[in-house]
Amino acid sequence: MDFSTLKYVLGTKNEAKVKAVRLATGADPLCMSVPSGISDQPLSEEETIRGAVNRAKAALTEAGEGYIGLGLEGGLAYDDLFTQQWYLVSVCAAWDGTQLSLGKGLAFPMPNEAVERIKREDVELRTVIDEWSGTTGSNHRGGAYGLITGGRIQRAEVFRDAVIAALAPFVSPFYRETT
Ligand SMILES: O=P(O)(O)OP(=O)(O)OP(=O)(O)OC[C@H]1O[C@@H](n2cnc3c(O)ncnc32)[C@H](O)[C@@H]1O
Repeated sequence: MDFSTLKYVLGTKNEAKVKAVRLATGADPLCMSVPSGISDQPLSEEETIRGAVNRAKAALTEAGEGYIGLGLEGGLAYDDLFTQQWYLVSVCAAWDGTQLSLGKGLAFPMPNEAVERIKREDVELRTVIDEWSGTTGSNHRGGAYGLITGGRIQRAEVFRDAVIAALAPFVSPFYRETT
């Protein structure tokens, strides 16, 4: 897939997300802070996707034509059906003004007790991860993925895969209609 023919505008300045777009496309995106239009801590996959889509659309509106708007959003989702477990999901939305596409990065189990605390005390996941790692700004670096896996999986890498997936319909010939 050739990502180099397109220009990207990313709806955040978060360092892990900027790195993800660089890793996915080889390009430096134009970065702007835009509202996600959802709560600071999304608590369902639907809300997480909505935040990603809102960011992608707002970023494209800010940048104007000629770009693909990218919205990256992290959120928590509960699996009621199989595992009774909370998962961290990392979603990318891509929007060119006509076509909307989604890529969903690795869903990773989060300790249920941490999420219960997030809900009880109205704090965000980054607060808990910063506390556990004894640092600040974990959401700009390896994130929860990095802390729990001892650095084997990084937040930027998870979002990189989500970005590649979301952009595939824009750059891969396999999606072109042949009729
Ligand atoms: O600057 P922006 O783009 O807003 O990025 P963010 O990391 O603050 O915000 P998200 O909307 O992507 O994520 C929602 C919340 O979940 C937190 N979060 C999501 N994934 C995380 C991770 O891997 N590690 C730590 N915190 C995470 C994040 O910091 C927010 O508090």
